[in-house]
Amino acid sequence: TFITNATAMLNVSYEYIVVGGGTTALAVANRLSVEHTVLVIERGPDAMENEVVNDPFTPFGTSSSPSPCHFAMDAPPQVGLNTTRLLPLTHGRCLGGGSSINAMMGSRPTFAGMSALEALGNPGWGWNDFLPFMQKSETFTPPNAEQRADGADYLAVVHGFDGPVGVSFGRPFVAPAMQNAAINASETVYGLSLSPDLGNGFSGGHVAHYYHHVHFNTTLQVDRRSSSAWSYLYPQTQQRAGLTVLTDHIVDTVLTTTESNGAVTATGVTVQPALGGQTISFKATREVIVSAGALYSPAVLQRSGIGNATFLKSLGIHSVLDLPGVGANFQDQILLTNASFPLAPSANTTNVTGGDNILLGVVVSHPTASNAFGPNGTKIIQTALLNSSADFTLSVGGVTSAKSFSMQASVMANAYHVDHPIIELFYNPGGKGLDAWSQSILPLSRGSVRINSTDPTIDPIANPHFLTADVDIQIAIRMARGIAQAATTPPFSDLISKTALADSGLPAPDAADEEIRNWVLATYTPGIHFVGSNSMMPKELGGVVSPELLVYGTTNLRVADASIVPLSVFPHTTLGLYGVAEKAAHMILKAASK
Ligand SMILES: Cc1cc2nc3c(=O)[nH]c(=O)nc-3n(C[C@H](O)[C@H](O)[C@H](O)COP(=O)(O)OP(=O)(O)OC[C@H]3O[C@@H](n4cnc5c(N)ncnc54)[C@H](O)[C@@H]3O)c2cc1C
Repeated sequence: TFITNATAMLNVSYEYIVVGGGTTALAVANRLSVEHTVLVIERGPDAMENEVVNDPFTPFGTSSSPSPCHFAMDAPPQVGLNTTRLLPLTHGRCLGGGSSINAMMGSRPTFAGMSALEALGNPGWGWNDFLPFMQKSETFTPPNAEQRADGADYLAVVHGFDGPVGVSFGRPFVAPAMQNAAINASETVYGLSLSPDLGNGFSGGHVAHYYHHVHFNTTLQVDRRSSSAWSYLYPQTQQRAGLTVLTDHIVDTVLTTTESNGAVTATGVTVQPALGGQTISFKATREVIVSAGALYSPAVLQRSGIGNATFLKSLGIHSVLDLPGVGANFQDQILLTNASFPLAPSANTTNVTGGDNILLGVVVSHPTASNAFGPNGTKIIQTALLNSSADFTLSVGGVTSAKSFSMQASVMANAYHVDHPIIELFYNPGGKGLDAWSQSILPLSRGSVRINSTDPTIDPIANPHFLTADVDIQIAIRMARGIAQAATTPPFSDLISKTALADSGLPAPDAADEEIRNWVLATYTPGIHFVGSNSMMPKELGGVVSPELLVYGTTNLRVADASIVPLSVFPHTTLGLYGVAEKAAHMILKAASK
């Protein structure tokens, strides 16, 4: 593999060009370059030697050594309490992309989630079709004796054992007293019981020990981040003569030609140095794969004339393909992380805190609608979804039609009918206290990503329109109440100071909805699991790519990254995205062999 930040020694032509060198991109490029020449073009640097990137315990770097991969853009003002809020949309920018800065929490979609995605018009994307690709990407390390003694378990049949990505329980396996307390709290708050494996695709409420995308480095005797770069690019076993990686360069546009029958063919890309300089172009003889992530892939397509033709015209961009769905259906979950609980003095032991080096999220609970809202919970949420109005979302370009909104609400309602989890509650030990964080899973609020300049170095306007669907607020109130319940439920409550909940500002578990709603609006933050902005769904619903990930109307332009995921069915995105990458590569190689 040849990695460089200079264009001088590169060829002018490659069989495949991959736009972006992030999580999904490097996995796709790795598989294609076994048989073909591939050029990956990444905007950020190669941070291979950077210790804050490789050390899983410093995801954003430290105050003295910030991560060279860590970037954020501000979303336009979002809904807040009596005011609007500016919320950062954090993302990775270096080889490995988001996987080089993320929290490495390794969750997977469920059977019900993948069924919902398939029901949206995506044959071949159900759980049984998708699982082999997730397995292909991973080397799962079963829990060791110590981890087993503390309750970790796994189901071998759903895992992979010789793929590039390391997935394992953190070492040391943190804080048994805290983990047991968290499991008990989840049982009491949501009525959940312990599952042997959080990745087995089960639909239905459960609590489980978290695993992470980390691997144990036997030379250093420490855990290391299993980023996409460390999984698919750097290891000796992954070296590819056919793979060239150009860093510190930004793709401006995809070059295309239009046949007499209207079909569009991608022929290459235009590229410029990330810090400015002359634009050059590279040719692609087979395909171009856009993998710049949910924040930037729509921008690449829009600059290339692929998107809403009227909008592109307003920026002076010649329309190549009128595809109004490009940039629409953009969505993110929300996180409630503001409730931090100081330890009770008696609990200040490593059995509770786990010591200094702790990965986020050691125990996770996934209640369903009926776990969260009682015996009628499924009906309550289904009714809220099916009665949601598309008007606001339509008016801000979050969907291209009311039908798309109602179809998505309908497949989500059906997923809850078959017990898709509705909330994630996870627990983090730390040196000074315990946190219980909660994340939404399947939001209905939708926004958009749109460029407002043809300059590729200017960020697009990415607006998730958080919490603009009432059902999302209803679920968020339940999320906050669940944190408060955990904090007041023994034995979890015995581990934190008596005034911890009151001091945190989070209202008591029996507070009125209105009071909790106010806390949510004042404190929520992005889930940082952006998806949907080039959705895989039928074109008439505002879809951008087909189930083969081909951009509608093109013969050889694909998108493979988080932007193709039309519903947030990956509670945390990364392991699902490796499945997307493996499936994409499989489909591309199959097309090439015809
Ligand atoms: C702080 C943080 C914590 C997270 N925690 C978790 C977690 O614990 N578990 C989990 O599963 N997920 C987590 N995620 C989410 C997950 O990391 C992302 O969803 C995932 O990495 C996205 O992958 P992607 O391939 O879609 O895009 P990315 O990995 O973002 O890759 C896109 C790449 O394209 C490059 N690029 C963009 N535009 C251009 C251009 N024009 N030309 C060239 N290159 C370009 C970017 O620099 C980037 O490297 C987290 C994310 C963040 C930011």
